[in-house]
Amino acid sequence: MTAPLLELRGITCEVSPGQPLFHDVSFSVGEGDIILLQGNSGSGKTTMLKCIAHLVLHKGNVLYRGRTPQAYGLQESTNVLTDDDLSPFPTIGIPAFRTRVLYVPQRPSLLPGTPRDFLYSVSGLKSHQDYRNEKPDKGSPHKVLRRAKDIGGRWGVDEELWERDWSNLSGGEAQRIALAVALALDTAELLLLDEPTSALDPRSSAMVEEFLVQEVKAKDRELKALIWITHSEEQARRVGTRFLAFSNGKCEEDTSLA
Ligand SMILES: Nc1ncnc2c1ncn2[C@@H]1O[C@H](COP(=O)(O)OP(=O)(O)OP(=O)(O)O)[C@@H](O)[C@H]1O
Repeated sequence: MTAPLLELRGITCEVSPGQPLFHDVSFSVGEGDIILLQGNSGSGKTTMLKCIAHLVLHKGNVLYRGRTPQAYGLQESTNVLTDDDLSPFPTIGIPAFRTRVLYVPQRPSLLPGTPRDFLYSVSGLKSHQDYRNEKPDKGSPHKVLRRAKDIGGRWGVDEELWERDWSNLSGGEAQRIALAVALALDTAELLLLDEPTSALDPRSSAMVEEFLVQEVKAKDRELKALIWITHSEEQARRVGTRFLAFSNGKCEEDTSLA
């Protein structure tokens, strides 16, 4: 039997000692899943995405295609690191895992520089480059930028905005650009989306929703699944294939919406 795309086993996260925000959360993500994460403000949804991306300390295990993020990219037969693996941007371990399971924050405007700078630095990382060398059609940072501008353009993002500091973009512009970068990189099999349309008007939101759903369905893309936080019941019904509800420190599958 093949391993699921992602598996969470007994994830517990404490924001202060002895006070778990959520406790013993386990679920699997399969190819084609669009999992909607819902729950009251402060219930722990963002923290859960950060636990998955290994941006927050937690107990329990996250397995990506049957392997821990730390072991991602290592040969099955060896646990020995080479000098190259110890470079600042290794092609194994957590940095490489994060190119495959990619967290897209709700407020990218906190980033320094311009979206173009950001795209060039991210797509220039060794973890991204090496992945692309295996798949030469993925192209150079320049090609990734072209793809990102194309995606952004479909959502009404003017090309001029790629040269403007993040801090001078509106929330909705920054949100669409961050998402366009994540999709244009085309390295992630799973995107962790933190309220990706919260700053968008209904029309832009609908365009982004439709695009994301089609990307998951497309056979020629890396993207296989989404975990998506939303406060909109309507959006959840429109895009979701599965639903998880956060409440009282638990995270449980909600089949009433399916
Ligand atoms: N680093 C931290 N230190 C202390 N408390 C934290 C930390 N990070 C998050 N919290 C707290 O943990 C709780 C959950 O936060 P989280 O952002 O995960 O909630 P959420 O469900 O995504 O909320 P929202 O729907 O409002 O975005 C909140 O009470 C928050 O203040």
